[in-house]
Amino acid sequence: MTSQELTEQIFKKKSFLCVGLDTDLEKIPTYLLSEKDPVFSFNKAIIDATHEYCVAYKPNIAFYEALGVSGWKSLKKTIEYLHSEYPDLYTIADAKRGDIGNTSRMYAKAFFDDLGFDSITVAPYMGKDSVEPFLEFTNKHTILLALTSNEGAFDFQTLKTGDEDLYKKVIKTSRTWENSENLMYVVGATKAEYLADIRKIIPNNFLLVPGVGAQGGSLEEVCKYGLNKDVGLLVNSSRKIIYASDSSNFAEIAAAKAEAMQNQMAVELERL
Ligand SMILES: O=C(O)c1cc(=O)[nH]c(=O)n1[C@@H]1O[C@H](COP(=O)(O)O)[C@@H](O)[C@H]1O
Repeated sequence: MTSQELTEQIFKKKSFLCVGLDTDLEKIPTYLLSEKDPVFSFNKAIIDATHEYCVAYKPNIAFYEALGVSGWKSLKKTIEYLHSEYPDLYTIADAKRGDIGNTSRMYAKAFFDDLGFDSITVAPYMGKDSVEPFLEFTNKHTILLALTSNEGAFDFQTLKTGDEDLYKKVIKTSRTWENSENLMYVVGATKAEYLADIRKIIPNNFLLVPGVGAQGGSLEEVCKYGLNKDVGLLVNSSRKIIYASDSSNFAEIAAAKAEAMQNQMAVELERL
């Protein structure tokens, strides 16, 4: 999906919500555990209930890899289900990959070609040749970690390199890479005020903003500093939506949480 198509979906649905599929067997309703594929059953129920309130889904790959072969199968079934039932929804493989170019190319093939995700999160630490293999793919996005939501972001990302913060250097340098028009960036909702400075460097790029809900970030603050004229934001929430209830009506409750966020987003969009 192109950025333009994603923007159209955002205006059509009045939502820039991304629902995170961080599916954990220890947190899903216990009655699902007797199903053949509990992870897929949970994801399917969440997707069917929430799809009208969001524009994107972001399975976090760690939750699937932790289950070995069966987890990978659940992931594949989930992405195939999204492609067949809801082809207008944008998909993000939250895999945080990046390696020497020869290896990154294989990661890119796995997530773009084999699984068919629209985008993947990538760590910038290994630099240009570790990211460019992802950028080569047409109509696919590489979402580079810029300023993450966790406390450890201050260990390295905000260190000065010369006279500017490392995360700013990452953003500026990445814009010089081949096919950099395929870049989006991760900025944590817990650091919303930094978005003002970030928007000065990248006024037009899409930003994936996780960290509202369970991590305490505020949607209002993210919108205040991060929205651009084309919206330019995908705000992710995982646990606060998908684990809002562990009873048999968990999907309905998840839908209500997603709808509440979508309503807030619609108000923000009116202001544009
Ligand atoms: O790349 C990410 O999505 C990500 C980056 C970041 O800085 N912080 C962050 O929380 N995430 C991911 O976003 C999701 C947040 O989940 P909740 O805190 O449950 O909403 C998890 O899958 C995290 O791995």
